[in-house]
Amino acid sequence: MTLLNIAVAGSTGRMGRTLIEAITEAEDLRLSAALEQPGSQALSQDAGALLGTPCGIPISSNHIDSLKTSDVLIDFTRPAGTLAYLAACRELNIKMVIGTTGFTAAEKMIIQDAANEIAIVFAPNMSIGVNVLFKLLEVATVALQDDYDIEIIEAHHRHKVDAPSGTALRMGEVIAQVANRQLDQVAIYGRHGQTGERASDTIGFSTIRGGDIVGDHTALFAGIGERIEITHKANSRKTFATGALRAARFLSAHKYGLFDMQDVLGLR
Ligand SMILES: NC(=O)C1=CN([C@@H]2O[C@H](COP(=O)(O)OP(=O)(O)OC[C@H]3O[C@@H](n4cnc5c(N)ncnc54)[C@H](OP(=O)(O)O)[C@@H]3O)[C@@H](O)[C@H]2O)C=CC1
Ligand SMILES: O=C(O)C1=N[C@H](C(=O)O)C[C@H](O)C1
Repeated sequence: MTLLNIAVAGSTGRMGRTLIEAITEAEDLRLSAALEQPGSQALSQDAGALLGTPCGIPISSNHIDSLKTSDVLIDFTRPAGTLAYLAACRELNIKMVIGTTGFTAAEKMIIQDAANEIAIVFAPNMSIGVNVLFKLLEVATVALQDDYDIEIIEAHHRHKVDAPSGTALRMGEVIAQVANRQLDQVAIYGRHGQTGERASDTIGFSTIRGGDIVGDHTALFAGIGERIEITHKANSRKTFATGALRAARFLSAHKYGLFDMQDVLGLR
């Protein structure tokens, strides 16, 4: 069997560690590189050591050399890190799975531009469940958009640095597109003080941060006399890692282009 060589960026992070565990358990994948930032205390340590199972791959900050032996780089870091790795992957013609969230519109354009040369899966949530939820939102929005107030509520762990979550924003985009609204014109990010009555076509976002919540997302369609809530709750980061590995395998069939998990899962 030909193994797919996978490099992991942010290899000591919450997602990085989960990915390394999942890669070492997969028969068709090989961990080819584990990357961290210059200055990280983990440099030169075995990438599997944090998980209690050394794997013979030292953590490195030398992107270019480490990536040369890789087919795909999986990146769950921060936008600045992703863009630096993207430049290296473009130079070396290496495919990317990008799970990082919190990009500006201009930064997303840089990713889109790179996809003219390399194949990229870029998705704010790699779980199957959330990607099915996106489809359910399309159905609900078609039926309910005129008479129901739409709110998006998300909850994550205390360490999360961006808000609303990338997933919540994508939920807003899906709803806005179906309802023929411009998200940047109708989004309300939290409320405080004398807000006045709710304007009917707004989409509200509420953010909760606390403890070790892996990731909860709800779309609330509130009408007169009833309400519908469509909720996804992630119990483990394994669901994101499994999706990211599926995305890496999907890229084997593509030389360039920008894809998301709807493409990977055949939901488009
Ligand atoms: N698409 C999806 O399904 C999911 C997306 N995410 C997203 O993935 C990202 C990472 O999440 P999580 O693993 O919880 O975060 P962590 O903070 O646990 O890990 C981030 C990792 O990236 C490294 N890093 C930070 N900044 C840079 C940089 N500028 N250059 C290179 N490496 C850097 C960190 O290194 P150091 O420790 O040295 O700072 C760390 O190893 C977030 O944007 C999150 O929203 C998370 C889960 C699922
Ligand atoms: O930071 C996280 O943890 C997560 N981030 C993603 C997001 O911003 O949507 C996905 C997931 O909910 C976990």
